[in-house]
Amino acid sequence: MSEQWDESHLMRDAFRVPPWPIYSFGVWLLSSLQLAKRCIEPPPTTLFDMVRGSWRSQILYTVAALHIADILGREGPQTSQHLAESIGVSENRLYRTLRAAVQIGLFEVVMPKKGEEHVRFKNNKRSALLREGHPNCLKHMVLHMTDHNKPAWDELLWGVRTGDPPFEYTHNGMSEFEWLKANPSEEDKFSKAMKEVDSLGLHVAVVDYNWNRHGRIIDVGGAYGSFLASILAKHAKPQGMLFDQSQVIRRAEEVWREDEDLAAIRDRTDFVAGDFFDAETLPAGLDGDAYLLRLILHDWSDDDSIAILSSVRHAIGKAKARLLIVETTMGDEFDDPLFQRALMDVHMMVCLNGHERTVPEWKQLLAAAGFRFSRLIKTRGVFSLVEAVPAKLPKRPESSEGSSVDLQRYKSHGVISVDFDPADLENEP
Ligand SMILES: C[S@@+](CC[C@H](N)C(=O)[O-])C[C@H]1O[C@@H](n2cnc3c(N)ncnc32)[C@H](O)[C@@H]1O
Repeated sequence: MSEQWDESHLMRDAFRVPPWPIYSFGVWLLSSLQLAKRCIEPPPTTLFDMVRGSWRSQILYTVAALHIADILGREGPQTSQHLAESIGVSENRLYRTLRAAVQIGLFEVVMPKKGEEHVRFKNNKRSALLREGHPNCLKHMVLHMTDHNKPAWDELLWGVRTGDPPFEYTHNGMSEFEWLKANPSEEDKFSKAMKEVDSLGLHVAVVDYNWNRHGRIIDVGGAYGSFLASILAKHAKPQGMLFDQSQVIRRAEEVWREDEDLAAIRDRTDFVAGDFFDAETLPAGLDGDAYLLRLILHDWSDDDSIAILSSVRHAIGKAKARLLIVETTMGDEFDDPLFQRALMDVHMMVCLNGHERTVPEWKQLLAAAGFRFSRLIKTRGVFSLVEAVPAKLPKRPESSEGSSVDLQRYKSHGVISVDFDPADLENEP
């Protein structure tokens, strides 16, 4: 069985960027179907289904942690007896978990032929995404979200009551980034999960923005640089600079050395270790640079975000550079049945002290850190780009309602005194 088994049809890159009209129609259609389901379904059923959300994610987690999809991908359809024996778990419980997994849409069953006693399980296009090596693999994301994020989610109620981040409550007072630094294997899983986010449509930002207008892309907090790599592979002009904490950059360099697919762009990329709260460690700006912050600021409070932005502002100095923030910028609307961006916002307050922001909130943060909001660029996906240009650095950032801007904090990061004439910087590159 194992030699003939071929799952290559499930291992293709499933993500295609549709033309805008098809994308818009698809969003409308899927949103309408979600709303129609809500109208038709009896409310008690809907509520019970919501409660069962964590059951589903635990089934997903369990089959991912047991590498079931990898085994089925290698060996072809297998009975739960065979699987349980080969990984050393309870057969009865594995069978029942797999049966539920099939009912929620993971795996398929092959019914027993004459003379066979048991059903066999095989991968389908969703379970195949749990296979290592799938171009849209989400295995590390599933493990990361459940292994160490779930205990924090279990304390959402505590977080709402106290106003503090549940993650710190469930992880010995450590912030998520402190905890990751202290647990290198978890940090590795996290960085891989960040690459896997691309499968959710993040890399659409690679084609929905003209990166060729820039001479250099500085990916601030770029993890293993998967997004930067996609930009460089697609756009011939820019050089790349990957910036992250030293332990992450060390591993990123290894990943880039070992990955043959990255060979063609390796000599256009520099790796820089530093701390984005410390402006002196960020690469100094050149005309035509783009400083990229992808999924960074939603991790941080307003105070910290202003400190990070101010570091970048300081690093840019007098250069005619742009700032690009890639995040799920929220609208004022409550209706978002397809993307449900507010869920990600709650995730940010559970695991960190961050939040997803609206355009007016971006404008406020940017102004406090010496940038001018230029435009919001929508992409064919849940994420959009906020483009900003350097502007006059204010003497004192304004505090907004709900955000206590702590001037001391970013003074202590050494980013408040900038010795240039901001009037020089209004010209866009
Ligand atoms: C949510 S991840 C985003 C990764 C990447 N930008 C992406 O979109 O896939 C946050 C990143 O910020 C980095 N980071 C956290 N604190 C940092 C610091 N003080 N200086 C530099 N990078 C930091 C983490 O190592 C991590 O790679």
